[in-house]
Amino acid sequence: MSEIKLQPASTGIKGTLSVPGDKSISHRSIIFSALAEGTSHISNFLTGEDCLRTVQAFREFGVEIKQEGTNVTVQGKGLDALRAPVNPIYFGNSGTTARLMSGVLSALPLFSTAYGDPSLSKRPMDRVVEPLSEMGAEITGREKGKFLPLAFNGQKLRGATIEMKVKSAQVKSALLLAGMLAEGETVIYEKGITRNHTEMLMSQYGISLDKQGNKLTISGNQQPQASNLTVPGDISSAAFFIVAAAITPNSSISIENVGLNPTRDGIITALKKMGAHIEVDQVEKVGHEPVGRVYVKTSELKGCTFEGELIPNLIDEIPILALAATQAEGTTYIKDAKELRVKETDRIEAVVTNLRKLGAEVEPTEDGMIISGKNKLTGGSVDSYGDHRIGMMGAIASLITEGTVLIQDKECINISYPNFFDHLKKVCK
Ligand SMILES: O=C(O)C1=C[C@@H](OP(=O)(O)O)[C@@H](O)[C@H](O)C1
Ligand SMILES: C=C(OP(=O)(O)O)C(=O)O
Repeated sequence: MSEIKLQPASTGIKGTLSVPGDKSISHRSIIFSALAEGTSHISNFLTGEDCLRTVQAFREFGVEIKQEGTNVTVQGKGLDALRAPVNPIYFGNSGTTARLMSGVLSALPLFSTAYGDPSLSKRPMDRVVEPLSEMGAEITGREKGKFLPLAFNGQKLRGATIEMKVKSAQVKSALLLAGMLAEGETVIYEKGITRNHTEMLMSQYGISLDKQGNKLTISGNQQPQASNLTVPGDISSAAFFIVAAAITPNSSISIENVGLNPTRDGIITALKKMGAHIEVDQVEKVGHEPVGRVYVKTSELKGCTFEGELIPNLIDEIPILALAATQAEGTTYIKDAKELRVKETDRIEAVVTNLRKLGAEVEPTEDGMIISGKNKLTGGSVDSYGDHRIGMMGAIASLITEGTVLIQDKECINISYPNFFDHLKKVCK
């Protein structure tokens, strides 16, 4: 594990960036391409460690996947060509791989086992194991399938009607994938709106699906067909530089090719509500996803309350939003975000501990936090706790601190943003 010492920005941050491909869409592009019949080409694929876990998982099932930088070619041979892996599959740190693959692995007539790193091994898997069991899935695992490692006695599942208990795109996607492979019809009632990339990609890969309000209906025995895809830039990665420009004096940056799916753009809504100068233009559709340019400059921010339906729309951006709130005039309340407690770390505790170390005034609550602004941050040591988004929050904080910031375990940032430090250097010139 290595650390990095970052100096405060001597001038504002400036320039143009193109952030790496979207993590959620990259995972899904591999899943659909690997299950498909025919050759799929994916460009602007995220080469972060998490997405490479999904690639590796399908290689273990005998799928030929060629990766050259951000271009990936998947030789899909259809569902019947997949063979049982000999070794346990390693999901690493990736919740998305673990949850989505659980839907696939329980529904294919193959036996497989999977495990994760220490962080993923603590994250709840019963949220997928229980509803999949209602479809006939045979999954066993530690503490009755609550945690990894899991074993999948894969078989033909039967369609079922499932009422989701958590607002989670990962759970919804696991059920949609299982439903696509099952016998009969599956009906899923979502608890709230969550990212819809699985639904978008199902349409792209020739899978039919009906959505009426919060009710999703999918018929079984569907075989995806190969497709070519360009992955939009990840708004969750862009968020770090959007906030950086908003809170650092004398700054302005443009971020090109940012995915702007309305189920993902809550960070822009939230920052605009705080008074940030953000402009979005050049919006076009790339496949089924809207993509555009985001321009942002130094802004006077004011404290706000964020809660309810907005939360799933910016769930991964809450650490960086909390940093923005330390620079806002007045108090910011983040509510309804209990899910943060079961991410790569307990992100409520991790954000509060680290921002306090840097001199901010933050109080944890059961389902969020209360941030008092506006505070000059001092500098100090930030422990990423192996969580990429916590590490990046600390690195962006260093732009506005009085002293240096030491980030411990900086490698974890490779999970979602492998060239993060190059981009930071580029905009700091
Ligand atoms: O479906 C996805 O790709 C994701 C959904 C979210 O998790 P939940 O479904 O647990 O909310 C998010 O936090 C994660 O980074 C990616
Ligand atoms: C929570 C995250 O990812 P995952 O659930 O896939 O580990 C994230 O990227 O912030």
